[in-house]
Amino acid sequence: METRFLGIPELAETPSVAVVVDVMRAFTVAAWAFARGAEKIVLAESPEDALALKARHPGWMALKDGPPAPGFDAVNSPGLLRSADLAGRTVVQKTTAGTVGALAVREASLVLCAGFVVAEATARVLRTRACDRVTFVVTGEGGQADEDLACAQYIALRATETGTEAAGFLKRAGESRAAAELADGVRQGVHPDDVALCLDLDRFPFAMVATSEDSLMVLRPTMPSAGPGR
Ligand SMILES: O=C(O)[C@H](CS(=O)(=O)O)OP(=O)(O)O
Ligand SMILES: [Mg+2]
Repeated sequence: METRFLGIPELAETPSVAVVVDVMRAFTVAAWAFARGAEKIVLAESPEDALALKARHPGWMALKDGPPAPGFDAVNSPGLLRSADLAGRTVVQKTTAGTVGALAVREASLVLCAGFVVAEATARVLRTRACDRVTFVVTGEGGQADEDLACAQYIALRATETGTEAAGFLKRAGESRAAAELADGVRQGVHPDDVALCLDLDRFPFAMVATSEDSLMVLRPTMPSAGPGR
């Protein structure tokens, strides 16, 4: 498998297969939303779009990063979302990095959104579909966020090699700037367990695939088929 690791500003052309990585916290939050019963997540271009989508669709809820904001029902925190009842709900999500990265590759033939919590399931999708060229979008800090790069590199190795040890990759993520900011209260809308939840390797058995539906980019969980194991 040929791999590239690019920041959002480096995405000059549409990749065929993209794995968009945001460990802290967008796609950890997305995975928790599905675990709590959400049917789908609509990735919004802006906070205004998120609120407009919510207004047009009774029953939909809106989530964004930062502090609690008028009109939004939730913040981008796995620790705060993990006790929510989202059964059957549609969640509209807008964040600084993760959702922007996914929308940047919306024309790709396969878009997976990932963090450590769905790492093995994501790698399994790449294996079973025999993807030979994969672009990993390192969403944070213009492609420099080490929690995202570490997760992307781990998934790439898991997709191709046996016996990849996660510990070193998780250590890097735990020592990243984002982890420090979450722990130190620099970021807003934070629960004390957020960093630990973002590093909870393979917490969920599903991968997350984003597709276009009625001109929206929609993320849904998918169970990888039982292809080649590692
Ligand atoms: O909520 C997050 O952790 C970040 C936003 S910020 O870096 O705290 O401003 O969003 P994400 O897109 O999940 O990295
Ligand atoms: Mg991030």
